[in-house]
Amino acid sequence: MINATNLTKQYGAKTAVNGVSFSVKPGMVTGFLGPNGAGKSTTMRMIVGLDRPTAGTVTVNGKRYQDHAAPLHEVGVLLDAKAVHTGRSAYNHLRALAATHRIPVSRVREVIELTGLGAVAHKRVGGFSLGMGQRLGIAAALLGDPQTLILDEPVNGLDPEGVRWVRQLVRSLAAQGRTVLLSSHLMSEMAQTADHIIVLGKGRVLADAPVQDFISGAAAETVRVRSPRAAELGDALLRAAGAGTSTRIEPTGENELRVIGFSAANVGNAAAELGIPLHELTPIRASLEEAYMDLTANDVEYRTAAIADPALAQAVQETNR
Ligand SMILES: Nc1ncnc2c1ncn2[C@@H]1O[C@H](COP(=O)(O)OP(=O)(O)OP(=O)(O)O)[C@@H](O)[C@H]1O
Repeated sequence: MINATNLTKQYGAKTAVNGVSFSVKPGMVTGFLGPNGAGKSTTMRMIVGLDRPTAGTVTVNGKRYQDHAAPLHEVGVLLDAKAVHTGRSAYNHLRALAATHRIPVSRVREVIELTGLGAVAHKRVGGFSLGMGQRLGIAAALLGDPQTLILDEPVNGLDPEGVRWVRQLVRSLAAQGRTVLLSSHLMSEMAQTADHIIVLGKGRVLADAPVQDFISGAAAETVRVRSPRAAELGDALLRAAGAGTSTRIEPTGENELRVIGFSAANVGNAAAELGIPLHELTPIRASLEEAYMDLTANDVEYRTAAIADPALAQAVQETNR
């Protein structure tokens, strides 16, 4: 269990984390989301005592990280996978870490196997790919068999097999009753992995809710409708909604509409009353990504400007392809 109360971090004039309070509960995966610069890494660093809060407190299992006698057994951390002595082998790196807590070499071998590093365990870490470095960071986090895990972007640089492996690993750690705090910018991955999410924006908590509640609460009901009399149905729905509502009707193709702010049942009933035939009526489930983008639209610190020059826009598009 992680408990943050009024946690604040100021770097000079910059307030990176601004009075955040939350708890991360055992037995589930809690996703930690937010645009670049939102304060996620700073919060994680404060949780594990690498940064001192300007104000407020944060505890892990009831104590501040630095007050735990054997922190590796309490909290496993992956913060910066590159922060490893590159001249050492993975095996020696983990052995050195294990020695600080009298963790037996058998456990070192165990985590090497668990993270799929067996074949490269005696190679220099300096030659590791980003993905192998991530696996080593995860191995280090698991070394002390901790009750709480904090993983900052653990799938960064992993191939699809690795991404799936991390997903299964964190799900199984949570199923064992552990507390897992996980940050990632990959929304589709987060949607599959997290039970609960905490969203930060400009140093504040924007949302703290079960994933499903967050998605359904943030996004309006949306329905795709196809009908040979689509325009007529759209007009009727707008009239029924009345002025001043957030209902929107967007034509998306010939005889096709996206209706935002009506349930499929209500659209179907309205069509039946008017005798308008429907060829399709599909509720569209909002994604975590859409809900997240809606929520954080005003809290993005680094925004990509729309490109006004068409030639430049095309060049950028081609580069991105
Ligand atoms: N050591 C530091 N000195 C000054 N400013 C800092 C320092 N560390 C972080 N910041 C600033 O604090 C804010 C929060 O940064 P932080 O790295 O915690 O965000 P983040 O949510 O982890 O972002 P990202 O998704 O890019 O990793 C940013 O504006 C950042 O520039």
